[in-house]
Amino acid sequence: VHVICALDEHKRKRFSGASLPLPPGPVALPIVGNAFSFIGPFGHNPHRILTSLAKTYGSIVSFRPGMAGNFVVVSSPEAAREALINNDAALAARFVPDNTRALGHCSESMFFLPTYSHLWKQHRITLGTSLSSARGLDTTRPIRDRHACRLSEHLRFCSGMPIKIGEAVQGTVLDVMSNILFTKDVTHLRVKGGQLFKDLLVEVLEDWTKPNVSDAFPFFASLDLLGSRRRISRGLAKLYKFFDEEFVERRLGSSENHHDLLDFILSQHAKSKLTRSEITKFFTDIFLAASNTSRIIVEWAMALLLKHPEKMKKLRAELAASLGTKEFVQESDLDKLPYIHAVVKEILRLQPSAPLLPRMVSTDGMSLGGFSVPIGTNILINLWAIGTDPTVWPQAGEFVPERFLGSPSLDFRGSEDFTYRPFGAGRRMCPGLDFAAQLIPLLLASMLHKIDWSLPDGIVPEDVDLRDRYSMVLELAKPLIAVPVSTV
Ligand code: HEM
Repeated sequence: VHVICALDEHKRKRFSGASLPLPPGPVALPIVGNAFSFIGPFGHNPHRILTSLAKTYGSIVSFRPGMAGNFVVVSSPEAAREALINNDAALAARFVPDNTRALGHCSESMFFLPTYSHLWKQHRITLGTSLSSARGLDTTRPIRDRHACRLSEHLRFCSGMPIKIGEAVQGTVLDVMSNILFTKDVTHLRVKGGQLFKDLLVEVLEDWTKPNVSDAFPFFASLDLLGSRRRISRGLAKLYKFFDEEFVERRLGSSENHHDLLDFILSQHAKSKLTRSEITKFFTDIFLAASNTSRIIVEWAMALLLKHPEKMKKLRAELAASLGTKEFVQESDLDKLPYIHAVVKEILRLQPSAPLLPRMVSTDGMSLGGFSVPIGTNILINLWAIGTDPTVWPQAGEFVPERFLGSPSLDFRGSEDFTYRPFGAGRRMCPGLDFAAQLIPLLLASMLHKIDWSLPDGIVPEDVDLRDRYSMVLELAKPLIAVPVSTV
């Protein structure tokens, strides 16, 4: 075994083809590489496994999970800065998980298209202008306000009943997005065959984010051993059809102007800049990206506030003092609510929705921290390791929103020194950042203004389950259930 490992190491060094050494890392076994480290009970926590590797080997570590090529994981602010800023252009691509190849989704998806692709640039411009620009945010503000108010009303109506926090938030976010895109609520709509749109979306997402053995051993891909590619293809086909028939087809047959994102997209289609297949994949990406991340952040915030009733009390006191007798929170109130922003920022530090930023080296000759990182290497920026590093953050593992009150200039965009970058950086930085920075504090405030919360079935704050589960995003291992109590 030692001889084979030595040969393997020799081959890796030759593969680097550069005078600089490859980053250090655990010895990889022939064929399986380091795959065993990622299966079994720890398989759901790659962010933790990679953080412990960094403690042993340093902030730039290489490993090989199977036969899908080398991965380099970056776990310090300095190295993350070097990767995402100095080497932004070299990291134009992303690793493409096998599940996202279903129906060729990845080849037209803005998550996976390389940044030099024309379609990627066009989608970024569309999102930048319609969603995240000052004008886009102004135009869409009434939609966010209206749905946040509806969420409050719904929770007050459910007073005394245990509810799944994630479901309530996800439904609201889907309706916010669908009103921006199509001027319509989608949560109550059924796809052909009777399934609700939101259930179908959750189903596709769940399968999509499951680990697939073909990612580590690509030669299994054609066999689709777990059947996930077939299931995802079926779900995606329904989603594409829903978007195409329910919205694109209908709007093409109407002369009405709605001034929404669909009108804008169809104007691009009329100029032959976008095909219908590209349009439906774009909608799929937007719904998946927006609903999942926003749901997770609000769910984490509620779990941590229920675990720390004194912080919940502080937050509700801020709302009461700033809003007084006003019945519902509006986005225009957010400037008066520094503590709610601090809570959201703290969640994004402690439990970043995307804890491992995936990139792939797409040019020759790249180096990182004095190590060679050859073309084709997958890079993971471990935001979770940086956010919970005790040498970077005092009381790193604790929920202390107050730390952000003292530095109001530290916004969601993150810090120059890369100790805090929850939305990524460089040209692939999240295009939904400014939008999410408005929506998430608004939703959280709407859940807490004139609503008290308790835990069901005699659960005490100490027992709130904060275990996490990685599935491309970092969510609570168990969905949070809590009881709203209206104080109106
Ligand atoms: C709390 C909310 C959100 C968080 C924490 C978040 C975080 C992120 C992160 C970390 C990335 C990867 C950036 C990188 O590689 O440097 C990303 C990418 C992306 N996000 Fe978000 N996001 C959020 C909300 C949204 C929303 C509301 C939208 C949509 C409208 C959105 C759309 C996207 C898209 C399309 C990408 C891929 C960008 C690309 O590869 O070019 N995100 N997001």
